[in-house]
Amino acid sequence: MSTSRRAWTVWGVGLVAYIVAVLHRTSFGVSGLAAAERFGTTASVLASFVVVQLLVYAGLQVPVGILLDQIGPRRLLIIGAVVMALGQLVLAVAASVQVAMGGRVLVGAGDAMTFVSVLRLVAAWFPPGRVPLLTQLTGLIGQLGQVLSAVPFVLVLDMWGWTPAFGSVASVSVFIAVLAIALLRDSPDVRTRPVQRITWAGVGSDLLKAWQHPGTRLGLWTHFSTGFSGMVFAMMWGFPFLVAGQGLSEGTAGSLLTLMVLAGAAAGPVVGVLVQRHPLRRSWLVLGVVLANASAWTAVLAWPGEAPLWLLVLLILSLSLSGPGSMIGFDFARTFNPPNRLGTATGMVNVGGFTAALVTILAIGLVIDIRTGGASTYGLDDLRVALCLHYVIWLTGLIGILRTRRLVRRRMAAHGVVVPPIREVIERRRRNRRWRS
Ligand SMILES: NCCCC[C@H](N)C(=O)NCC(=O)O
Repeated sequence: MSTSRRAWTVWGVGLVAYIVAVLHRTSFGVSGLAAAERFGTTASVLASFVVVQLLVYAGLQVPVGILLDQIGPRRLLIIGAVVMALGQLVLAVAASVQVAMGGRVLVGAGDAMTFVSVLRLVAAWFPPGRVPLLTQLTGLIGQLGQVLSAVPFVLVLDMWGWTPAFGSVASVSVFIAVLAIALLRDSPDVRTRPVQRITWAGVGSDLLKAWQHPGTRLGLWTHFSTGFSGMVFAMMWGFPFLVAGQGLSEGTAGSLLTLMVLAGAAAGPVVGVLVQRHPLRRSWLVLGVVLANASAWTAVLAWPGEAPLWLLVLLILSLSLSGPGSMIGFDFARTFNPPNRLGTATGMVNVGGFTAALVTILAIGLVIDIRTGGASTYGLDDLRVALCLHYVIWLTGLIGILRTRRLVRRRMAAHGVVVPPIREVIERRRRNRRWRS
């Protein structure tokens, strides 16, 4: 097989593995009613499953990134698929909340290994110019996993019940592991990777070097500032905000969440091409996404009473930029780190958005609880106050972005690459245009 055909095969397998990881990730959320019935528990206990899973995912990003640099993406992806299969099997037979939680911990752990491995495969198999677009495509096509859990998985759950449903998704992961064993290679150059001895000193030095490079931290703050708002909305508070806060029907709220996924799918390739064409202006794209998110939320939160539908649609469209914007963080990690440290750096970046989302999800719940005294119903005013927590995260992220961008530019200047101020570029372009006409 030619290298380029092989590269597409490798990407295809990686992509399917990521789609399946997203299917595992979201499969518990769509089985809320069945879970409540099976374990005889409340909605808040079930919600804590999402939090624990996110915690495991985010907490494992750095260790998993280090492991990726040591054992390579193929092995890590296979381990991830097996761990997720085990987790879903545990869940399939679990009869208590504790055992089920153990299953979700395993799913979170396996999930944590997948995306970083796929990004590493893309960076190893494709020329650098193609990587930004392929990274965006990976991120957005992967979200198909959510559709798989919402439609075929729910169908199996309704028709055959809990154990067959979770048992069958476990078997999908076994199939992914077999596919990866058969078709994946770490890179086109190295057919079989020499076994590397993992030393603590080596791991520590990689960790330090990746962290010390301001480009990695710029990636982390990028993921942190752009990624969290979309995740908070899609994973937890979007639906309650639209239904309990804005008085929309569940159907309309569901359509708006679907619009968010579709608009994100359209925006991803555009962001990818812009990053590919203007690598020196990536941070402006990031700031643009943060500005779009913050202005849309400000307009909705400041609107007296329920916001009109057109404004909510604008909010959804701006939030659809969140996922594509956060992928720029991985591009910073890739371009400012050598291949042998890329896993560690990618893991660090990926901690950003997931941690910010986790903290915001929990803090919003806490503020609502305080305002309502723990009652199960809440209204627009409670949500409005709680959602203002977004500003704390944006402010923290913006400080991080501007600080690390200054450090990155200083380093680049020391290597002879000077990024001219954007005002200067616009002025130069205007002068050139005037001169030509
Ligand atoms: N619904 C979560 C979307 C997150 C996309 C994001 N850019 C990202 O970091 N993905 C990593 C992953 O494992 O999904």
